[in-house]
Amino acid sequence: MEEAGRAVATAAQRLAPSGRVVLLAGGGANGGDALVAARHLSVAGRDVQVLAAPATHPLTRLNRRRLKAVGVSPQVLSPARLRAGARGAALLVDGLLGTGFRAPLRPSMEALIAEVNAARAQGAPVLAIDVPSGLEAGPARAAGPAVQADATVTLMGWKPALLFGEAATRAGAVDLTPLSVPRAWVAPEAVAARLPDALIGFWLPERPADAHKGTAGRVWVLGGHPGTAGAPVLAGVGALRTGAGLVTLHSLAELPLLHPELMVRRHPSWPEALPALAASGLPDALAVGMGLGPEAAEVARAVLAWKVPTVLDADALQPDLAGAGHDRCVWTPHPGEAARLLDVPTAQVTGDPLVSARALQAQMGGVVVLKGGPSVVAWSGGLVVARGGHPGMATAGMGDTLAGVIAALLGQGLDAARAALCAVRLHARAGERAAARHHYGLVAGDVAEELGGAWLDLRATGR
Ligand SMILES: NC(=O)C1=CN([C@@H]2O[C@H](COP(=O)(O)OP(=O)(O)OC[C@H]3O[C@@H](n4cnc5c(N)ncnc54)[C@H](O)[C@@H]3O)[C@@H](O)[C@H]2O)[C@@H](O)CC1
Repeated sequence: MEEAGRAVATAAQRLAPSGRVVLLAGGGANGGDALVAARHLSVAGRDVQVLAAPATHPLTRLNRRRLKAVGVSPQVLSPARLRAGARGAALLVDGLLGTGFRAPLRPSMEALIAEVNAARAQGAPVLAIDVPSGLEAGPARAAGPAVQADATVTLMGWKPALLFGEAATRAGAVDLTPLSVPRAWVAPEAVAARLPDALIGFWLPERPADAHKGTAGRVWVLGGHPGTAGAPVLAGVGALRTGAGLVTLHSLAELPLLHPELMVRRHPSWPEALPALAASGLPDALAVGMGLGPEAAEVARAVLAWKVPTVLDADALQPDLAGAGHDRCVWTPHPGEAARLLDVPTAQVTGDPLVSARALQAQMGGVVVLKGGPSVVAWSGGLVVARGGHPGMATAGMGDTLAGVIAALLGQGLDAARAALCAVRLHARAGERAAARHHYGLVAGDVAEELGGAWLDLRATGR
């Protein structure tokens, strides 16, 4: 609690370097954090006003006494006091409810939350402790009355409510404060991790000056079917723009030859093509499934047996491949495909993407990228929620490009989890760059164009 409160005080100093800070403390440990923050702010010479509910948590009671010892006496928390106190405040700190809140909200608390939001509408910024009051920390449900924060200092780990759905918009800019506490004290909701861009930038491979096309990764894309012949091309371009040295598209369909840098081989049938391809010398990485059509499951099963680093997308995401994944493969379902794989409604996948990604990983093996805004990457050792991206990326072909990006990174030697993590971030960053020019009109090709720039952006933070 001491560490948490100190982190909140530091954030408050940053958000409001001068003026009166009004801290709202509920009866539980979330309120205790607010009382600790008030003590640190007061000792630092700040004008603080504390409105507190009767403390129910022993550490909160202790910190009430410690606050009094530095000369600050909490006032009784009520909607009227809050309204009066918020007038002219430089900052409101919301320590009413944290991870201990369970819906539905009691009416007395609802009135306080309404006052916080009214004060914010009058111009007082709000800093939430751990989670904005009124949000349950776990999987985001339809959000009821909750504090709208400008910033949130979340403690110990990322809570699902701060990452997904409408609830996530209540938190404002979120900063994580990891605490030096025993693992058993970490709230069960603090389940997800996010990676700093610096780490992604550090993992992106550098190549020697004498690199040539044979050393920069040979990638095959197996996909395309009459009517969906563009999909493997988009994957191929994604791979090229992520630095793959040689990209060959294998298809039964005639593919549009939009990029002369892509090599194309048309095959009469997969049963003929696959043994011949295996005998011809396997590539460094494969992308399978983009627009591949009804034979995708058989093709995917055959290529998984090659044990080459492989990304499986779109039509290759079939339930009967459960357990066929190996530790060098990456599955990339969107929520609809994930729902089909798990045999659950799509709403269940979008309702709890973390649990769904874990379940898919256990079912399919290898690494799973559950695509969405944001995407989740799951592997046997971890679960990471990706950063960034842009709503304009909600357009056909975006997933094909991502599959190509993953394949290119696999082909350049990254292990499956790192390839997935780096690819998702690169793709999202490229989308942000493309959105600056195209906004909602951006298409997959625009994102591919920005992949090189996105790589440089991430590298600049990582080295
Ligand atoms: N290791 C830990 O567990 C740590 C926890 N910390 C803080 O502790 C918080 C969790 O503390 P608690 O478990 O005490 O819970 P909270 O303080 O989040 O909530 C408990 C309080 O909320 C009230 N409440 C619950 N449901 C309500 C409802 N439906 N309507 C109105 N009021 C309701 C309860 O009466 C109680 O006063 C975290 O969010 C974080 O801020 C930090 O101090 C750091 C360490």
